This record gives sequence, structure tokens and C-alpha cells, in this order.
Amino acid sequence: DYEVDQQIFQPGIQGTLKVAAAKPRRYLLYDVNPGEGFNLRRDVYMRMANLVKKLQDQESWVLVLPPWGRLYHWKSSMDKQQIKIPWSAFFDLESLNRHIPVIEFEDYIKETGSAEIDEMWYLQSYKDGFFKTGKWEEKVDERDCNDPPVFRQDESGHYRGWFWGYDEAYVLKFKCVSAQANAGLMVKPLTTNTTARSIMINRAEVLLHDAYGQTGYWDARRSMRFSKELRLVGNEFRSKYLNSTDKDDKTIMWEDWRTFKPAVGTAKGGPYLAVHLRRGDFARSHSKNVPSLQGAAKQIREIMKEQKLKKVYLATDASDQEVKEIKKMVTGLVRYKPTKEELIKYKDGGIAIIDQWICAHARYFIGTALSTFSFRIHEERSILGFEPKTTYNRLCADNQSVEECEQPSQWPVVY
Ligand SMILES: C[C@@H]1O[C@H](OP(=O)(O)OP(=O)(O)OC[C@H]2O[C@@H](n3cnc4c(=O)[nH]c(N)nc43)[C@H](O)[C@@H]2O)[C@@H](O)[C@H](O)[C@@H]1O
Repeated sequence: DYEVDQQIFQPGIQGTLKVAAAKPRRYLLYDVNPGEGFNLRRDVYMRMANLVKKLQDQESWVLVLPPWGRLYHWKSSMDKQQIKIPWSAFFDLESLNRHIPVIEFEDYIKETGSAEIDEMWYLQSYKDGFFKTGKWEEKVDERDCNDPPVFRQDESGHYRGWFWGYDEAYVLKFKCVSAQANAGLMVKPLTTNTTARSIMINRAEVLLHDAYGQTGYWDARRSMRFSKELRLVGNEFRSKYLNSTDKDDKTIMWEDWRTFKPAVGTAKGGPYLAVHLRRGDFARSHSKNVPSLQGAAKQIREIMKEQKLKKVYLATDASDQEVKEIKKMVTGLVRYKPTKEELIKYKDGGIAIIDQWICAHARYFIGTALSTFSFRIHEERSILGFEPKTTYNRLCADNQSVEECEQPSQWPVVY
């Protein structure tokens, strides 16, 4: 039982790991601020994955993947509400599992026999933390909740709230935890302050990467392969409309990411320019950094000329009307437009991935400044072995000077 465990798992006591392996594994669940979008969530996954990687050094832990759904941006009209979407709809679980053990929430329910979770640690900032004092020190402590908790006790004392659409789920114990830390700092409290078998960290985005852009970061990122089905859809589109195949483009990638380490510059990419043009809420909230449609069209035409490319692939969340306008201003523009059936099958998340995949295989890419959607494309291209100058580019706002239009920072893959 875990009373004993706590002794065994005191940090620094070596030689007891075999005992630990024989114990039932512990479950780390997490969720993110409801307002966050798809691609920031992918980043938070990496932080949690690497936390589990560190926990694994001491005990047997598994990461329970938070089902996708109810995202602010995923509101295309479909037959069903987009909730309870398993990770396998978007990502290759076998591949994730080559980095750390992961399971779907459905598997958690099967494995433990119910949707009960022992504890929830609801992360929050320190009242007297970095933003007040300007002083950064890593710390994590149990504290009174800064705001009234959104998870509330029912008559049987169970805490209920949003569990990805699973109304049967609840937690037994809820606490607020102030954190100003990298994810790795959670190892100690998780292994020494509690014997709970399952712990859910909520507002997990509060925790930062242990080493951004370093080996661990890239291992987690490289393990985040898209599902085979979505990759296939993207590949078929490339070959049909963009004259692009892995063989010609030198983008053949094998299944085990651990041994896939192409040298920088080996990937050539298909004969097209890819553009990620973020519109919608982003164009409003980042208006200083996003061009008008005319401005975007002008830059696209210039790059096509400069790169001697006749085709351009457009990934965007722009409205149909906006796309129509751009099409009038740019010749050779193509885009993946799902049929109703495809939209129901792949969902908004899958369509976003198909767009990202096609952008990742272009000879040249230009994205939208500060968009995490574009950032994930940069990474995908770096993993494939593209030259940074074909990748880390952004559209400039209409009246921005070259100096003002700062290009995205380059993050080479570290193996
Ligand atoms: C303004 C901020 O923007 C941040 O977005 P940002 O970093 O671009 O990155 P995301 O959060 O991934 O983008 C938001 C969503 O918009 C859709 N989307 C954006 N661009 C495309 C595209 O080219 N193709 C397709 N198919 N879909 C696209 C997609 O559903 C994606 O998950 C948000 O995370 C924040 O919550 C906030 O709203």
C-alpha cells in the first residue's frame, strides 16, 4: 500500500526501483484553461509528457490524455457536438508511447474501473508572485484558492465540473496549488506529498517547459506524430493537386521517430509555396502584426516570383468570402476544402492537421506572426529536415518596416 510507498519513494534513496516497478502504476491526468486553442494545448502536452518522463525515473507513472473537445475555435456546423474526441483521432498513440506511457481517458476508466479521480491540483499563480514582484524563483505550494473554484462538491462530497463531457467523472479531493515553476518541479510533490493513485493537474499551462528547445523538448515534439490516416489524406492531396510526393520532395519519414534524424537541408519540399494566414479572432487581437487580405496577397505574389513557384497552398481560418477575395488576387492558389462527410469524419482538429501537414511539405513556408498554429508547422518542417530559411518566415503587417517585422526565432532540432 502507499503508506509504505512513501518511505520507499523518498528521493535520493536508490536501489528500490525494482520494488517500485512491481507496484501498481500511478496516473497523471491534466487539463488546460478552457480558453486555450489547439496548438498551445499541444505544447502543454509536451510539458506534461516530460514531467511524466521525470516521474518515471522514480516510480511507474502513465499520462492520461485529456479528450479533445469544446474548443473555442472548433465550431463548424456538424451533426454532433465535438466532444470526447480521443487523441487517436489526431495523433499516433504508438508514437507518443515511444516517449512516455500514455493512455486515453476511456482506457483509464476501463483500467481503474470508474471515472473517479483521487485528487485535483488546481494550479494558480502566487498572489505575491513574479507578476507583482518581478522576481522569478521556482516554487510550488498548496494555497487557498485565489478565485472561487469552478469545481464544486455535490451531496456525496464529490467534486464535479468539466471533465471533457464525461458527466460521470469526479474527483475525491480538490486543492488549489500556487505554482511558479517548470513542470519538473512537480516531481517532488507528486512523489512525496501524496499517495494518491490518480492526480489531475488542472490549468497545467501554468507549468513551463523544463528546457525549451533542448533535447527533451524535441523528443516530446518528435513523438507527436499525426495519425496515419490524416497524414495519408494530406499526402493524397499533395500528390493530386500539388505534384508533391515524398520521394521527389525528399521528405520520406520512417515510423520510429527515435531514429529519424535527417540532416538540416536534406528536405527539398514540393513545388509550392505554403502560407498560413491566421484570420478571425487573431487578426483582431494581433492586428498590429497581421496583414490585410490585400497585403497578404501582395506578399504571396512576391514570394512566388522570388522562389519561382507557380502554386501556393493556403491554410487559413478565414471566411469563405475572404478566401474568395484572396483567390481573385493570387493565381495558382489551392486549398484543402473538406466535404461535409470529411468534416464530420476528421472534425475541425483533423482539418487543421491536414492543413499543417501540407504546409510542412512545401518548398517554402510563410506563416502568421505569433500564431502557435504556425509555430507547430515550423517545428514539423525542422523535424523533416528543411533549411531554416525556407521555414521561419512570417507575413508582415501592411505598414510594417523590415525592422518592425521581426522574423520568427529559429529552433533547430536538438537530438
Ligand atoms: C487569439 C489567440 O489565438 C490563438 O490561436 P493560434 O495561436 O493561432 O493557434 P490555434 O490555437 O491552434 O488556432 C486556433 C484554431 O483556429 C483554427 N485555425 C487557425 N488557422 C487555421 C488553418 O490554417 N487551417 C485550419 N483548418 N484551421 C485553422 C484551428 O481550429 C485552430 O485550432 C489561440 O490559441 C488563442 O486561444 C487565442 O484565440
